[in-house]
Amino acid sequence: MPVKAKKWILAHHFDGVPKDSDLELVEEELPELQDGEILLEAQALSVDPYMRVFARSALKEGDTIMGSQVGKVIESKSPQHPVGMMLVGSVGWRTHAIVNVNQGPDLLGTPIVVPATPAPGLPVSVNLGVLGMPGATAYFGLLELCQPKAGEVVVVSAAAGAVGSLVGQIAKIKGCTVIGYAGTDEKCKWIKEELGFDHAINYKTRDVAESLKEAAPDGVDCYFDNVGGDFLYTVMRQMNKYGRISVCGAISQYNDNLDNQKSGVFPGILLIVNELRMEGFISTRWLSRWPEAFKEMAAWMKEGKLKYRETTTKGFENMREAFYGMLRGDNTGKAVVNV
Ligand SMILES: NC(=O)C1=CN([C@@H]2O[C@H](COP(=O)(O)OP(=O)(O)OC[C@H]3O[C@@H](n4cnc5c(N)ncnc54)[C@H](OP(=O)(O)O)[C@@H]3O)[C@@H](O)[C@H]2O)C=CC1
Ligand SMILES: CCCCCC(=O)/C=C/[C@H]1[C@H](O)CC(=O)[C@@H]1CCCCCCC(=O)O
Repeated sequence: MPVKAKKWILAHHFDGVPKDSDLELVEEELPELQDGEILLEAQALSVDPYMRVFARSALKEGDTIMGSQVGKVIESKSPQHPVGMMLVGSVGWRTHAIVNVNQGPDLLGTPIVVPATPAPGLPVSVNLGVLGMPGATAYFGLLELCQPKAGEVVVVSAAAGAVGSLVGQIAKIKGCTVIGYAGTDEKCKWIKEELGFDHAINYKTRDVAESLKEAAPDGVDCYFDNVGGDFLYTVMRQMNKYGRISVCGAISQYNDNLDNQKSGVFPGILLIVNELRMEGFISTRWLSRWPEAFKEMAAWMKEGKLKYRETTTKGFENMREAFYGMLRGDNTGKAVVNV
């Protein structure tokens, strides 16, 4: 029986905040499998901030939206990928995908499919969050670039999100004082009371510079930046000598047209005077070491030192709403769509 797949395509390039007419749900009939191919059926799909940015450079109008999912093999012409196997696949916003397992890696050198990390008792969607790309981002982006030491002060923005909530907890495990900024009082309550952050500040109701002076009177040693823009400059002004800034994301700027970014004066003086180190990264830099991060984070979860949360949307037809919701801050922890 031919399989009818549903997929979301980019109908129009985004201009500002994504809107319904930019994304369209279409159906396609999939062909018969050839040798070396598998048919994946989506179980859980990820919506991530990078989709807003890279749609422009990586997709043409009419292309399927990029993205990862946990899929189950439901038909196979590859002996190494039996029916029932769970895989994490970069196959885009699709209910069903035919994958040639010998196909080369994606644009970033990431394999198209890899086996899901076994996580007994946990939903498969953890492969899209704490034991997936956001988990690796938090782990390596913090530990490799900020190199936090016990007793130091670590600040993280978008602190109740997929990456930020893990960054703060890892910094606590390393013995740091952690200050998290998030966009609602409920999110702040979660990261302070359940995740153990030392300070949780609602950046929508408090002035960032003033609240940071109060929470970190002796200055900031590490800043894990998920937000960019003015937020970054504000924290930079309160960094201590030899402070480290891990530039992970710039979500406050993703709805702007990056070709028309206003040029400001780069705050080089702050870097020079305080001898700061500031480095951007893409988490696939450490792709070969991701299993190391997942092993350690799974052990921390078992010991009760690391917690995660997911905000789930039910139904593939609601991918678009889940994506908008994540961009505007509706999610706590990782935003996923369960099929
Ligand atoms: N460099 C890399 O390899 C990677 C980078 N990233 C980056 O990390 C960041 C977090 O990603 P992820 O954890 O997946 O997403 P989140 O789960 O944190 O979701 C995005 C969050 O960003 C916050 N936000 C939205 N708009 C703004 C704004 N204007 N100012 C401040 N906060 C805002 C919202 O929370 P709130 O309610 O707090 O505003 C929202 O919930 C993103 O910038 C992303 O691009 C992610 C993965 C890999
Ligand atoms: C200015 C945008 C910063 C985006 C930061 C971010 O969220 C990065 C996420 C990457 C994650 O670590 C692994 C990925 O697959 C995400 C990036 C995908 C990049 C596609 C590049 C396409 C292109 O070459 O244009």
